[in-house]
Amino acid sequence: MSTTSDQLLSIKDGYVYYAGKAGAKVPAVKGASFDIAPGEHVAIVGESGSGKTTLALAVAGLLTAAGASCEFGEFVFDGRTIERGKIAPVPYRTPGTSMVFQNAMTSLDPVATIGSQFVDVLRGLSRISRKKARAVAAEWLVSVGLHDTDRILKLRPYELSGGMRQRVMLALALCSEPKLLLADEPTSALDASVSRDVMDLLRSMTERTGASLLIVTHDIDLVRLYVDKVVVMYHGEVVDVCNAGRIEEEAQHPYTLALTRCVPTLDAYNLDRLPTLDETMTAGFRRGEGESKAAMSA
Ligand SMILES: Nc1ncnc2c1ncn2[C@@H]1O[C@H](COP(=O)(O)OP(=O)(O)OP(=O)(O)O)[C@@H](O)[C@H]1O
Repeated sequence: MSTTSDQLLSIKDGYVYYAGKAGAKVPAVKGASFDIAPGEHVAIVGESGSGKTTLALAVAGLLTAAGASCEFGEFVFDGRTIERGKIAPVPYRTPGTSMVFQNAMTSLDPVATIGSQFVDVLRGLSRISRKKARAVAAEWLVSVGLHDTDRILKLRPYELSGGMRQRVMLALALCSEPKLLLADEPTSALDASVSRDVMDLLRSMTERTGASLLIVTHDIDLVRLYVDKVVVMYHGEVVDVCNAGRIEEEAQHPYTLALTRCVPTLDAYNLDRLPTLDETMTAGFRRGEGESKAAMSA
């Protein structure tokens, strides 16, 4: 059995609140618990508004919303207990983590060249010359598949394609050599083939650097291909933690089962219309498959 000390990240009973009216604390994440082992690839999936991004931001220490706060029964990262309480105006990034976001265009500095963005990050990490920082940046660009590095370092984000921007953002996130890379919907703004390229790259780069990966996504199909473990969120709660290759077998919550059944398959070619979430959840219960699992969620 694994223990907290085997894990890179171990969180237990995590709550994240946003500020509501008249000082009320509105919970967006309620009692979340999960672990990430060193080198493990984990996805947080769930419907829109279920708290995926909020949980990832709390893990990374990047929750900046005014009045947001969080409490964790336990938050251990890389052997250290991380104190998380009221979020300070300037967020305190969890040391050893980096995050890439959905939209590289709004995450990168729009007016600074790619080169100067790398120089800022690399010189913030260690005392190196600008020239050396640009050389290191060029190496990172090559490692994410961008080769015309002299030219790219002189460009601004709007001069790159969407796929190139995602690669630059990934290189910027990895150049601090994080132990945990978080990625919030990194492919949702990209077309299908570029999405696969970016996911291949995320997987190969984290395998190469030994970093663990925590990816937030809606795409359950993508999850099966690229991650080891799936954390399923529903209405702010972590309702299942499953091995990615055995979601149907290990799922305890009807939402998780419903989610897997909503993926269209070739067998479904003769259906008048594709199954929807509510329909698949009800069908599962009608057939008796979900009864014991339904009791759990009641
Ligand atoms: N800055 C904020 N202030 C107040 N409430 C917020 C804020 N950000 C998110 N929320 C609320 O917290 C809940 C969880 O939102 P969150 O963005 O974490 O969900 P999500 O699962 O990542 O959704 P999506 O897949 O649509 O990005 C939602 O009810 C959302 O409206």
